Amino acid sequence: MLKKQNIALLLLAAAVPLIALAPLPDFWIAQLNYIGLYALVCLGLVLLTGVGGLTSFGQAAFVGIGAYTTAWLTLNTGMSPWLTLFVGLGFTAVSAMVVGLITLRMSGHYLPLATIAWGLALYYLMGNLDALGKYDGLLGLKSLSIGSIDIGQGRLFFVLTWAILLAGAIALLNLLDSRPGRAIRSLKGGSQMAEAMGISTFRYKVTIFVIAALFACVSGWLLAHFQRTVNPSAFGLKMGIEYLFMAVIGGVGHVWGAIVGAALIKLLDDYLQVALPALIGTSGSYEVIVFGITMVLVLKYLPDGLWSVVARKLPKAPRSVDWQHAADLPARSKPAQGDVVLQVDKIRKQFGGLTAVNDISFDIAAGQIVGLIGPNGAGKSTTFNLITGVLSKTSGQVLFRGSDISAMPSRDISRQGMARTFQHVKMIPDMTVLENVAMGAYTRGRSGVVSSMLRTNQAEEQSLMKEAQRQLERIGMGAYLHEQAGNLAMGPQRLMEIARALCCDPALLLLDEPAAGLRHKEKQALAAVLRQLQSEGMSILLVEHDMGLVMDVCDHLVVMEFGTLLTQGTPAEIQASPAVRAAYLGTEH
Ligand SMILES: Nc1ncnc2c1ncn2[C@@H]1O[C@H](COP(=O)(O)OP(=O)(O)OP(=O)(O)O)[C@@H](O)[C@H]1O
Repeated sequence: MLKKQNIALLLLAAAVPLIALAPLPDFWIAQLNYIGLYALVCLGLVLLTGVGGLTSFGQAAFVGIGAYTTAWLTLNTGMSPWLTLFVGLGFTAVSAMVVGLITLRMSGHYLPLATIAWGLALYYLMGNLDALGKYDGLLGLKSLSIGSIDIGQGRLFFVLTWAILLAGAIALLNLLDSRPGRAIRSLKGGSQMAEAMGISTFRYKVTIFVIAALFACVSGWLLAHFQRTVNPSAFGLKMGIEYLFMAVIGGVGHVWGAIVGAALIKLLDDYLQVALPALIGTSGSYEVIVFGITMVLVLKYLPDGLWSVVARKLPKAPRSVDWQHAADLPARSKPAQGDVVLQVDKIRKQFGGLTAVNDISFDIAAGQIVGLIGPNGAGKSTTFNLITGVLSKTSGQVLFRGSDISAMPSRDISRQGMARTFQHVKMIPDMTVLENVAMGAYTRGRSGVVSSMLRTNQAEEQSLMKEAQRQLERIGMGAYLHEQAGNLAMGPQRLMEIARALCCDPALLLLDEPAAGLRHKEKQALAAVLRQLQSEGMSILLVEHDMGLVMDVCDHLVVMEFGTLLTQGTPAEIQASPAVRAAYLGTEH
């Protein structure tokens, strides 16, 4: 059965030739052509800025690369524009990759500043090169043609542009609903969690920067043959800001917001350019002032843009469960019961003068639940972060299943089969529980960006969903599959994190205060889940303050105080230890 979204897409696709055949004045066809060209750039910004959280003012420069490449090559070499498109895409991909590799490691305001610098640099380069006609640009380009059919600047051009635009929108929607898409959706607020799931967030940042640049390049290629002339003014910083403006007003987090924003700004721009000077009585770029005020108002009252209002009203059908017969994901070999899984050897962490973790050593065997306990500030979470690679060690060694993982980043450790949850739940609130949990299985999938855009990833996608559902049912969360994760109460959120960690098919599970904020009944359910996992051979390291739970489920306890190892032993030995009692009660040992 067709999903509602697919029906909407089909209707939109059918509307394009109908509009082309309708007796619309040429002026409106030209307007639609500009809207299509701008919306193509905004589509890239939806992915980059709206979804990925990376602000770029430099998109117009990539439009310029697409436009100038085809202009120069068709005018000077007589190359077919259909070939120059690919040359332009090549130039764009390489330049975006270089700019991305340099700038995307920068956080905060450095990236927007770097894209401004990039936009300015390319603008002046285009304006100063003799070969590119300096500020006058290049004139006399031919319009696009297929054989003897001239695509021109009218209705055929409209069909071509909007077909490309719709194909781009569909590819983006497909991408966002896929294994790499979920990784991309985690960039904005969940980088630490994504890395712990084995995702290279930097690689995805560069990837979306390149994809957004490629969308801009295609727009530039079309624009050059539409206007039949190129000059730097269309690719400067002002235009870069305007593209961002369109995307933000339309709804930078929504694919359809790109079209809404481009249409609104283009139509309003044309209208205000005529209406405002007439109203005020003198000529001037008054529309820029109106846009500035509008932008401030939109950011204040409608930060998710206009499309978000429409999106809220659209019914959201739950994902149809079509994966019952999907193949199981490959499972890793598990250690035999009793084998040593984790060896922590004298790990130390110093924060300046403070030794938060001081030469801590302990082992975990397969099928064992080990509790790491101690008063507040004892260094438990830091130990946890040292083992999982979130923090680098000052000294010491960690062996996981016999291999040294001491210097590995968290994503590589996760790939080895060590999965974790977080003290403060980390999730993507606007994704469903199922999608959040499927992120845990990221390293067990292969599909990349292109196969996801083309939807040739469906067999693997179904396997990932099947695994996510299996793990949710394993811990009693089968009723929450399609719930939005951000709407869950604390208890189910923590269980969801455990299901996500289990999706990685771990040999060792590390749980950081899983009972924090849970009610009594939920704690009992959690204890049952932990015992069940243990009976299935799972090894677990548990950092927890709830002594009832710890004494109930753990086989072995490691007690820390002021960063050092106070003692370790069975729960009965620890309960009987005067030193431990003193540490918790704050009396002398
Ligand atoms: N990034 C950091 N920079 C400086 N000091 C830190 C940092 N992280 C932790 N610490 C300090 O290290 C010590 C151990 O902190 P840690 O969070 O590991 O303790 P904990 O046992 O997990 O405490 P709690 O039970 O309250 O979570 C504390 O004194 C803390 O202030």
